[in-house]
Amino acid sequence: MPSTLEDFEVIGTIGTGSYGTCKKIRRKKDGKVMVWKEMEYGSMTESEKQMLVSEVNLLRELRHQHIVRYYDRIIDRTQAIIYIIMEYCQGGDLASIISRNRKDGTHVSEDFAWKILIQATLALKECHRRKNGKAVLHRDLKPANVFLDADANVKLGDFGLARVLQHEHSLAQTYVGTPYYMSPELVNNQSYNEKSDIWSLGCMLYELCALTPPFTATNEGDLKRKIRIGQFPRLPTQYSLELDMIIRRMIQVEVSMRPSIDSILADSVVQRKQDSLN
Ligand SMILES: CN(C)CCCNS(=O)(=O)c1cccc(Nc2nc(OCC3CCCCC3)c3[nH]cnc3n2)c1
Repeated sequence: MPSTLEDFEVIGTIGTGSYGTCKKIRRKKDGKVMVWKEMEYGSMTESEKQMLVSEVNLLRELRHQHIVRYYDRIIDRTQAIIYIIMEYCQGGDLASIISRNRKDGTHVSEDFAWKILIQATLALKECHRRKNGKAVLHRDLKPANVFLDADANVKLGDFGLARVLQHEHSLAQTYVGTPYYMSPELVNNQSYNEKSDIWSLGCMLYELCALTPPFTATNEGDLKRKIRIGQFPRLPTQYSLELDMIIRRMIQVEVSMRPSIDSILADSVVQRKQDSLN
């Protein structure tokens, strides 16, 4: 029985993203708290709508403990709005954690950093696992797309929606932020690949610990130059050499030098940290 808007009550607005508004909702029949993301599709061409449908169908395939769960979608044809109903992540996003630490002058613990590294890598592994020959590359890995549940476990979110936003009418094109995590291959207009997600994962983990991205600049030209050179400061000294090393390996200009997901998970320190997490 597909859901209808009447099955839910809106209990709050979480925020507005490049593609629409995210609201906190409660399912009436059992009181379960969820979110829905409202996307207007009225200005989309037929091919863009088809892309949206296929992205949503990909979302419903992704079932993993560290990926935000997709539950359902409601299409309101009168308003030309699609509501994508997903798991509510009570812990918020990593972007909020980073900005709070930056404001307070505090840092996340070493163990928290390892936990995020391990769980985000496991989530990426699931995305890259070939689904009927179609890899689901994330393409938009950044702190604002990594959420935490009530137990501070990682929930990777907003898959594919980044790709849907490439349609020319979308506001996302005009409001996109500074591409701090752009990989060297993207800077050089080469193809995006699984190791590009590893680069972004490294940048995100670096920023989680250092409270600044590895590469910063006041204009895109300088940023691209720094990314191509690929040099950045060591993590703050409170973090171990092992953590600095594994993040540094992910942020290597040479694609082939970056670790694969499996080699990250096979790392002896990761194994030891994973055991202490379980
Ligand atoms: C834009 N920022 C100021 C964020 C303000 C809001 N803080 S926050 O740190 O994201 C935050 C605070 C408390 C709960 C949640 N839970 C949550 N948020 C989602 O998306 C947030 C949304 C993403 C697009 C941009 C707008 C915000 C989810 N998507 C699927 N499950 C979700 N659970 C998030």
